[in-house]
Amino acid sequence: MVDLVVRPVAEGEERAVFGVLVRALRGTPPDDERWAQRAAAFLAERRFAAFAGDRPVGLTGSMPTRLTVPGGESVRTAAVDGVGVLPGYTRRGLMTRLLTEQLRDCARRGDVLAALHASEATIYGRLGYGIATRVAWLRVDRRAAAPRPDLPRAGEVRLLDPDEALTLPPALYRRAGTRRPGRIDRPAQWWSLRHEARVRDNHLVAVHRDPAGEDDGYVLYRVLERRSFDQPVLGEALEVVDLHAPNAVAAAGLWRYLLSVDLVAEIRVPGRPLDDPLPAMLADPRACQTTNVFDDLWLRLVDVPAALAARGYAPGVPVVLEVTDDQLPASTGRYRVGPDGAARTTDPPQLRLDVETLAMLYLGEWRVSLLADVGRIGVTDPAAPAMADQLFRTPVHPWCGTPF
Ligand SMILES: CC(=O)SCCNC(=O)CCNC(=O)[C@H](O)C(C)(C)COP(=O)(O)OP(=O)(O)OC[C@H]1O[C@@H](n2cnc3c(N)ncnc32)[C@H](O)[C@@H]1OP(=O)(O)O
Repeated sequence: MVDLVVRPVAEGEERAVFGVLVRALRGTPPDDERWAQRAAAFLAERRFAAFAGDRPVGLTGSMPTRLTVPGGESVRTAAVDGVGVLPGYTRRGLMTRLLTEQLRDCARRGDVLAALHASEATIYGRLGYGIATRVAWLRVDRRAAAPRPDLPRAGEVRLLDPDEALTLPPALYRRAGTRRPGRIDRPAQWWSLRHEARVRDNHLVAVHRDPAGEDDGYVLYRVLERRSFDQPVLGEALEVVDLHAPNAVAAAGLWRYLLSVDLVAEIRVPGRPLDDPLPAMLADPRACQTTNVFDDLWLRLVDVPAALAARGYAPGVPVVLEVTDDQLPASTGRYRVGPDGAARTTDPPQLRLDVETLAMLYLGEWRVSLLADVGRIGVTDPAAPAMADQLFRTPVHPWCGTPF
């Protein structure tokens, strides 16, 4: 049997390894025209592939970005995408080898975190990734949903023409700010690959302008035809694909606009933060149903001391965590975490956890005491879970809001 080798992707191999990814995701490798559109955003750098002889059979990659952590700092993060192993080569440890190699590479490059969106929830925990954010999928009965009379009203919303729809949102996304932990910077290649494709595919963009005349929030959406011969009065569905607003007034303006779109019976809103304000904006909150809650961003602390030191902590009593990391053992150790920051210590541990569980706590999504109750955290000081709950809590739910 031919040896399976894992190594960095070399220049000139991009198209062949892209074909592996497409095949692993049940697609068809690109023809010349489609590859010409994709090539500029699919670079060899930061990609690792598995080869059977000279044939690529597995792949992983990442793009460099920064992710906002509690307290408002942002840290170097590898946004991992494009993980796939060809049918016929799966369950032989190739993904494990690829992702381990990738993690070591991230550590060498100085990435503090790695992050990904998982196709299945059973794959990445063993590599130290933990569910760091969850999202809600909302469905609005548009005809039953009216804004409350006290919902703020200031400024105006306008629909953009296609040229503006391409050019305005990147700056508005940046301006929407870093209030939420989990937000990432969107590189230029993200906008060219994702946003431009959507605008060219009949997605619309509406922008909120504040009373001083400054554009602030935007929404990108599309309208889906649902009517048929059998159900001619069903009404269309409007899908909210990307909505970012820097404040409640801009968000209220965008929602007033969406609720006013005629001929629409249902508004589908996938992937919102768990504390999305929409239900609280409505006179009848039941007009907005949460249809699903999913894991969203999976986080991997690549450099545990740097990650713990980068985030802020709420006022409280410091605790000592003992963290274990099987893939990157340099991170294994004890850390004293408190309102003044985090640093290594030799003090006895009060809580013991692995790096996957630490990732679940890191952005504030899960409570320490809950994860201790279900056996994911070892407790040597019974007072410590409540103390750590206090330190790790965040004023808002974390949310990424960017598919990659
Ligand atoms: C970030 C992203 O890109 S998400 C997209 C991920 N890609 C896909 O879903 C495409 C389709 N799937 C695939 O390409 C492959 O099945 C992969 C990449 C998910 C897994 O690749 P493999 O090389 O088979 O993984 P590997 O052999 O290293 O498996 C390691 C362990 O994870 C388990 N595992 C791997 N994939 C899965 C899965 N989908 N469901 C459950 N367990 C899984 C294996 O059973 C194995 O467990 P074991 O060590 O106890 O035997």
